[in-house]
Amino acid sequence: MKIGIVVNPASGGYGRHRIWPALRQSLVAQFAGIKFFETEGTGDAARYARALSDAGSDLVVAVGGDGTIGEAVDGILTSDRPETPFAFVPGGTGADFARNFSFPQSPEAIVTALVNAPVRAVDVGRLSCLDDDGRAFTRHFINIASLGLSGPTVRAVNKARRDRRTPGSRQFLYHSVVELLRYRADKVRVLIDDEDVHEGPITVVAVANGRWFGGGMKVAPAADIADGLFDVVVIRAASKPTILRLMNRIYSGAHVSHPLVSIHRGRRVEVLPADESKGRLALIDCDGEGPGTVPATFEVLPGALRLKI
Ligand SMILES: Nc1ncnc2c1ncn2[C@@H]1O[C@H](COP(=O)(O)OP(=O)(O)OP(=O)(O)O)[C@@H](O)[C@H]1O
Repeated sequence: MKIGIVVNPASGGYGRHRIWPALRQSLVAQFAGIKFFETEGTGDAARYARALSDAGSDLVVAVGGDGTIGEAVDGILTSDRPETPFAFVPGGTGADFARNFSFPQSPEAIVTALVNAPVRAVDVGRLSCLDDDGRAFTRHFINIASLGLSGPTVRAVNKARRDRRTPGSRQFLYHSVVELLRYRADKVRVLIDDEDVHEGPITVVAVANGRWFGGGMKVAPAADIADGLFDVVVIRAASKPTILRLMNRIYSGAHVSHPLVSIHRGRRVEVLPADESKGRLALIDCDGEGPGTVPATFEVLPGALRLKI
């Protein structure tokens, strides 16, 4: 079996750094000829995963956070062999996609689970938006792409992670609150399968394949990664104290019944700047990375990824 492992040595999980040497040893013992590739920056996980897939790997495994996992998925799906099976070992700051599954703790158990796991088809999202220089940009995402308050928040979290300022999962909560205090509600028009569902100021619009984002916020509690549909969560704008209280409810999923929240299902989501946005373009979060701004489309690719988990 030809296996390639793509590792982000900088992903946030302190736990992963503790278990990584033992995990690497267990992987080497289990899979003869296994190859490891360490990322050095943005885009490397996609490039390595694409090259491994093109080279005929039987399995590509990402070790890292949501950004690394999402990039690796993008690499496989843009390769000549998008059917290449994919697995991952979570190691990020937020590790939100991993929350959709249960993972064993010990390196040996992780490797045993990897060997025995079935391969199943899961949905993937494809984001098309503008990058920060206004050029067309496309990327696949496996978990959640969103915009509004989450856009500046992921940028702040990623900057803090690069500067190694605040430790671990509290980064998301801290930066969500700081960015909320600065946030001027983005004004957008949201269409789902060509139907207008919202026009006006928002706190967040989340286009969800998985259920969690923001380091443990269960924003789309009923999302299913294999139903062929996005769950689209629209949280309208309100006063900052109201949003702070609502934010607290998102961790448990209790926000769904709040009058500011509406949840929709669909295959294609289009988000445009609203007429009154005055040229301010909402920032996008895509699997915990900040690739650009609206206007954006989000398309679901039903069953596009063969996930071994
Ligand atoms: N060797 C490296 N040094 C610094 N940054 C890196 C390196 N390799 C990849 N990166 C950056 O790491 C980011 C992805 O991090 P990843 O998502 O895996 O971890 P995380 O941010 O800690 O986790 P999560 O997204 O789950 O919160 C990418 O933006 C990429 O540019």
